[in-house]
Amino acid sequence: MAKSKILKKRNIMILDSAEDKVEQLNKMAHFDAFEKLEDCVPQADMIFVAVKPHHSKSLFEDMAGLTTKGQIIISIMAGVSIDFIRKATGLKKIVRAMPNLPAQVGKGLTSYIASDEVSRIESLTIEDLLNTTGKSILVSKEKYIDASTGISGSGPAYVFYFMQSMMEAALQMGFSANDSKVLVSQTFEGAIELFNQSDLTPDGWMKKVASKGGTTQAALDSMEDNKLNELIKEAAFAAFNRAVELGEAHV
Ligand SMILES: NC(=O)C1=CN([C@@H]2O[C@H](COP(=O)(O)OP(=O)(O)OC[C@H]3O[C@@H](n4cnc5c(N)ncnc54)[C@H](O)[C@@H]3O)[C@@H](O)[C@H]2O)C=CC1
Ligand SMILES: O=C(O)[C@@H]1CCC=N1
Repeated sequence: MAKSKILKKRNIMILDSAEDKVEQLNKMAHFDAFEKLEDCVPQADMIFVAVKPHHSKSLFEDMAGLTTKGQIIISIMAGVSIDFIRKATGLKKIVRAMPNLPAQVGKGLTSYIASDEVSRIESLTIEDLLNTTGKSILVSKEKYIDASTGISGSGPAYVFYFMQSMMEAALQMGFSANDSKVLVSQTFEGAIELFNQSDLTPDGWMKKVASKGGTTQAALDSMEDNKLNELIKEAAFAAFNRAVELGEAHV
């Protein structure tokens, strides 16, 4: 977001309570970093909150008295509800967003929802900001933020899990670590490119790769026999349920 053209250096202030983080952040060209809330919160139009969910209560307590009515809170914390943030801050303009790690390279996906008090124009500005990190989707109900946490928020880790397993298999087949990495990363990149450039479903593409009685079918049969499809869905729901549980701890 900081690297995007729509924000100038003076438009962004970053705060972290850890001294070493502030030192690290101050070495970057795109913004100034701060340690004290009173040095930046009062001047902000929008306040992005990106601490761990269990640090939110004390952060909001420390922010009391520094905020003003028109400010917008944009939380990316998993599970923490708009209602909790509203009660903890006394502010009414709240946005809940769930980004994912590829935002770091402009390939993120952020789902978001805004409280009724956020105006249409403010919402569009926020969407523009979120889109600097990739794509965004506006969801119709807050529960979809928790649901998208289980798909896109945590999802990159599932992809890395799959990559790790395939790289381990390649190593066991005798490839070097470097060749294993190339074999797997190029396979993922190629498959995604194919998928994105057509209307074919993943199932349709699987059928294109698998020749009858061939190697791919042997692999797919093994996945089906082990109910991998069920296991992956169960994992996504575990993340979704954990987001709901985190929310219940913040009421
Ligand atoms: N890591 C990910 O892929 C994603 C994380 N999130 C959410 O982002 C939030 C942060 O997660 P991570 O970046 O993984 O954690 P992190 O631990 O790397 O970053 C949190 C930062 O908050 C700082 N901090 C803690 N208390 C503070 C306070 N009172 N005032 C100022 N700074 C404070 C810490 O020093 C740390 O630098 C979480 O709420 C998580 O649910 C959301 C989507 C994706
Ligand atoms: O693991 C977590 O709780 C955070 C939220 C989504 C990705 N990381």
